[in-house]
Amino acid sequence: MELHVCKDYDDLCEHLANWMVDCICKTLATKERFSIAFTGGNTAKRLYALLAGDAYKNKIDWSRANIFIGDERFVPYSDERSNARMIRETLLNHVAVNEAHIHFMQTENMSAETSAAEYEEVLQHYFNKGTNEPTFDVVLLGMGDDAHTLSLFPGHTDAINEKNKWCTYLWLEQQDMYRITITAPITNAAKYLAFIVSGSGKAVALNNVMHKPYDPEKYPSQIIKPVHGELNWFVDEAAMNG
Ligand SMILES: O=C(O)[C@H](O)[C@@H](O)[C@H](O)[C@H](O)COP(=O)(O)O
Repeated sequence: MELHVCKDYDDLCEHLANWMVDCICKTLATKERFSIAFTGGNTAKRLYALLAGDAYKNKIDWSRANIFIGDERFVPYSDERSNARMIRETLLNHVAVNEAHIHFMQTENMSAETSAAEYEEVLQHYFNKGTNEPTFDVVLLGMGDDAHTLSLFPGHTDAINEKNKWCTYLWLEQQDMYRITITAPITNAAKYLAFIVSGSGKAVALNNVMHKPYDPEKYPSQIIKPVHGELNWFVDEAAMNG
């Protein structure tokens, strides 16, 4: 595990953008395409805008990307809470990604259960389940102030402890919505993983995840422990020191 403590949010986004460029370039040195699972939420927005900007947009060959998403709020695309909408509007609409290689979770005209089952099939089309082969080349992860990541929330033990399915769904009472999420097995089989955590509001959760005894039902982000890959934490001083 590598911890990158950055001065502030802007510095954090720049360090993470440079790390992404490096990981993707290393991947494309030996593979035709790279696969990346994006996080939702707010913290990643400025990172995505940076990647879409003049300084970075030509540093990554997005035409060679297979795009995935770590989790989704089960709301229509038109809903401002949609992670897919946020990722497209801040990044994908501004880079040369091939639409046929964007794989987001469906959130309309089907149940959450069907959406999770269909995304499981999408993932199994791209990655060889049951083998020891790595899955995503890059995974970006946010962390909530309750130590959740993806849509693995404290107390949602079935989703947190899922050992077989690569994608599942859950009812999130506090947000009155279903969530679709990839699970620990596929995430922990990835190659380059990075959390992005910013702000003093995350300081207690970050400290708990890093220093409390392993208890992923209480601190779900602790379940992210790559089997082969490397785990990076990109945090700013406010999140580190409160
Ligand atoms: O759909 C989501 O909300 C996310 O995927 C979630 O896991 C997010 O990364 C954390 O909740 C952090 O969110 P913020 O970056 O908004 O604090």
